Amino acid sequence: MDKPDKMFLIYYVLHFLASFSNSINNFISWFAMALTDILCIHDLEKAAQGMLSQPILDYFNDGSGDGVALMENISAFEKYKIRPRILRNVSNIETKKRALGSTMSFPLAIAPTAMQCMAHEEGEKATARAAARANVFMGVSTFATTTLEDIKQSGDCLCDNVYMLQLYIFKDRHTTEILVKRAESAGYKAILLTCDTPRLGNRHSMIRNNFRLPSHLQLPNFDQYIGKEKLGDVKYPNTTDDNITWDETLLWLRSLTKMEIWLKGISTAEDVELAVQSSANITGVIVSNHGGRQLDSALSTLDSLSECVKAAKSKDKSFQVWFDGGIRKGCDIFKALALGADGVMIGRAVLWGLTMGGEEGVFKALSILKAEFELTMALSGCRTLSDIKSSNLARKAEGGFFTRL
Ligand SMILES: Cc1cc2nc3c(=O)[nH]c(=O)nc-3n(C[C@H](O)[C@H](O)[C@H](O)COP(=O)(O)O)c2cc1C
Ligand SMILES: CC(C)CC(=O)C(=O)O
Repeated sequence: MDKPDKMFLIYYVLHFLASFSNSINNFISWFAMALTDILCIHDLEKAAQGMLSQPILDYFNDGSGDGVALMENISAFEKYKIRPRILRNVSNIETKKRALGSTMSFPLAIAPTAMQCMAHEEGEKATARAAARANVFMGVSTFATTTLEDIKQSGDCLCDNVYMLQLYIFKDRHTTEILVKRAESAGYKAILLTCDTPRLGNRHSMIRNNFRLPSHLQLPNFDQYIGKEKLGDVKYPNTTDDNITWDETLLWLRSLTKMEIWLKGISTAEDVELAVQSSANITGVIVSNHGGRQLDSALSTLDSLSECVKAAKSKDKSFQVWFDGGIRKGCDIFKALALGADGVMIGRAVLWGLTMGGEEGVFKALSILKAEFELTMALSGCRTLSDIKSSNLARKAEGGFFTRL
């Protein structure tokens, strides 16, 4: 058994002991995180593998179809290498970033992921506390296993932070309307309207495993409105609307709220142009293919990014272009910013941290990524975020050579 395997064995034993007593659970999580050698997101991923039942693990990790979009989201980062600049005084790296009227500690936010209580009993509440501690904005899924009010309150116990409600639009529009209004009165700052999921992608493992939300968990943001019997098995297509459009739906959504609306799941310049021009006052997009869980064989999100940035910024420099898909390292964040993203979001990295150690595990994931990002900036000669430019990158060209952008 090599050293990391031994560490993970110790962790599993501690976690097993913790399961007997909720009161010492948090302490043991903290202790175990300190004891085990978790140095990077891959360590967290590896550690999380042994801790979940196969259907839940597959639900978190898998993509749709053959998993090509999922794999290429990750491998696309290796098509770019960094061109470091030297002798530039990097003694005082500045990573803070403003968006939605607030400041975050670095240009990274938590992507909305459904049903986090399957990863850890504290679920979304633990994620919210870690996000608040790290001063990282949090996206909350419509399909959260905790109410959107309780999630925010859990983070607010520590400090103010920014929360964004990810929205799926239900066939019963009244249910959606209530959700949006609840988010606004709870103090959420934005709606992230997911646009890449008119139907659920073809997720083989969910079908093979007959995936169901465990019976002790709920989807409390909306089950009181549409009936729990329809939700226990997460029959996504039965409840959500596949007839959402640029004109009707966006204008309807705009009429409900003053919160900022960002569109999540965009990957072409054409759609970004429509978003910028929309009279629903859309202020941002998240270039995303849903972590490779929807259209398999879609372009990797890194390959979509440049055309989306160009389309947005040529019309409106302040229009926000965020990015998600495949971020596992600080240098991935650096590359996405160098290609013009205003910021990035992470999905699975948070779920692995949550599985491994609840709040401490998520905080660890965020801390690892921030430290790696800062180090990448320093070693690339970029003191501020605006120093990160496309000229810091070279792209793999034909013949395997790298040419500067
Ligand atoms: C388990 C899981 C659940 C997700 N649930 C949602 C969701 O409810 N709404 C949504 O818009 N995106 C959802 N996503 C997609 C993420 O918001 C994000 O786009 C994706 O995870 C980014 O890729 P990454 O996991 O490689 O970081 C989910 C992703 C995962 C892995
Ligand atoms: C319940 C699902 C629709 C949540 C989701 O977006 C996902 O699993 O990717």
